[in-house]
Amino acid sequence: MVLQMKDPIEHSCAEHIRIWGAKEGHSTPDCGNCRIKKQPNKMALLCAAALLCVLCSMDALQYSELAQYIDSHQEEYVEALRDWVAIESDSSNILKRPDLHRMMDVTAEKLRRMGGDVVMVDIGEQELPGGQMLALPKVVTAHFGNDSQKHTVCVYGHVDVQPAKLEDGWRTEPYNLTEIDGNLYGRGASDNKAPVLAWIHAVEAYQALNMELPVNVKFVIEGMEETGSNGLDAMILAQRDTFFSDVDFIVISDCGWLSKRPALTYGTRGNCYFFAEVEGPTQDLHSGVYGGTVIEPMTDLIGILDTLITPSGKILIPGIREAVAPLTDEEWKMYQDIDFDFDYYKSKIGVAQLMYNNKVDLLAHRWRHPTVTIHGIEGAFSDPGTKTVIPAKVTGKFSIRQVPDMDPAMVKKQVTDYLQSVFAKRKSPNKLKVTMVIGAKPWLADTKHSLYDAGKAAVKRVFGVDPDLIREGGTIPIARTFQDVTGKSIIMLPIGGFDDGLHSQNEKMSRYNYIEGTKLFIAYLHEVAQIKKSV
Ligand SMILES: C[C@H](N)C(=O)N[C@@H](Cc1c[nH]cn1)C(=O)O
Ligand SMILES: [Zn+2]
Ligand SMILES: [Zn+2]
Repeated sequence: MVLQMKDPIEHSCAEHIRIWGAKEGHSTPDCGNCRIKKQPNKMALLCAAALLCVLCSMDALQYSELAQYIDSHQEEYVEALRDWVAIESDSSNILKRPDLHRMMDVTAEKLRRMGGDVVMVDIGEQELPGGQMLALPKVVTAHFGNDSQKHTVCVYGHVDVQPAKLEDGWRTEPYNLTEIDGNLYGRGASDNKAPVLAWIHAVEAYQALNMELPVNVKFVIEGMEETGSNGLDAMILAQRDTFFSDVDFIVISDCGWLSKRPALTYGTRGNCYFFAEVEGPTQDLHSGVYGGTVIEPMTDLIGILDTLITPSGKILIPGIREAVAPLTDEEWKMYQDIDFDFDYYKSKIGVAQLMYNNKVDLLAHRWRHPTVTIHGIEGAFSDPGTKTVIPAKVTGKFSIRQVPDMDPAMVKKQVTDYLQSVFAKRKSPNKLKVTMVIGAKPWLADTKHSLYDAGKAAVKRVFGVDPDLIREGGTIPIARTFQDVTGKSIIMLPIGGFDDGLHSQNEKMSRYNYIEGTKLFIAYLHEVAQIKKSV
């Protein structure tokens, strides 16, 4: 119908937009964006897109200028990511703590140079297992815009990373960003440095084009996410009535899509991380000289770790499985409707078989069932070669990803009681100490909230498709605190690819996702600005 209208008047300000004059007697079509019948003579046709009313077309015009700006500055964005990846901001390695402090300084400086109201919040110290105290990296908060008529969106992200060494099997130096076939390889590229930069660049683009931000934007950037966000809960609580008092919504982009289709994430699993330390002789012993006469800590440890989960994935700790709500029909239907290629999934991670061979079970066990993972054993001999030693003290490290209805305090008790009872049955003279070092809660959002409508519209604008609504198997420790303490709604808006290799060798962010992701954030801010502001 639109294309039959006569006499297009060329609009001079943008090659993409033509204003169409609706002639008397012609029916007035609906705006393709807001769907409201707008005034005659005030309709515009966006090239290759929908018919739009003038307000929406101005918005489209502004978006298209911003998107062009992003495209033409992409080399700078890649360089910015290169600089950030070069900083070994590994929060789990205390020797890297100076790098982590530098990473926070660099982040703060970037936001300061953009004119943000930046504060580096001191969140105190952490106690190390030996009792020593170590300064936590400061949390960077920043504020752009202060218009009470607008919504205030708070973007949370982290700039610390997981450990990485070339000898772990990386094809490129992990801290030297390397582009191969459109992918930017480097530790922290996807988790979470590029997404944080993309948010910053989104704000920077408005500034460079002298455009007003459609919402006020606040940032909370931390440096301890990968070790459980130590100190951040207390900071949020302390600033609930100050920094967070005018925040309307929280946006987090610290996860990935499920497939090549963009996604909105509405849930994360929690994580309870345990150390199980078994201590025996006062020092390591020769296995030939002493083997067969001492009860070995490593044998005890492996024995008790083996009682946590069966080979088919059934968790054996009493009370854990019982706490989980069964899958609802609605969830079953949602999972069933998601496009998911089993074979591709297997081939990408290099396995011949998975724990489940139907889509719904697989997604359910990735997102909304708990699982146990054994990560490693500190004190065990793990170097190349054949050292013949009986390790005197070993610490098994494992974690339990939890889901709604499970609670870290309860999980801690269930795990400790169970392991102590299993250990007692061994009648070993060695000592077992179980500690929970991270207790992060799961998070779940209401996908009917207008934040998700805004997300769908933004994805449609940038990628031309509807997003998948997904959950994340990983944990964003602070998500639940944000929700509980501020009472505000959260959306997770991922831009990472499904195959980015977070936490593993050869982590990458594709240039496409990085750049289009920056546009997505711009489109999202526009969409959030349309949400009716409650008074
Ligand atoms: C999903 C997010 N990018 C992430 O990787 N989070 C970590 C956080 C964590 C949990 N326990 C310790 N750190 C993760 O899920 O492993
Ligand atoms: Zn992350
Ligand atoms: Zn991570």
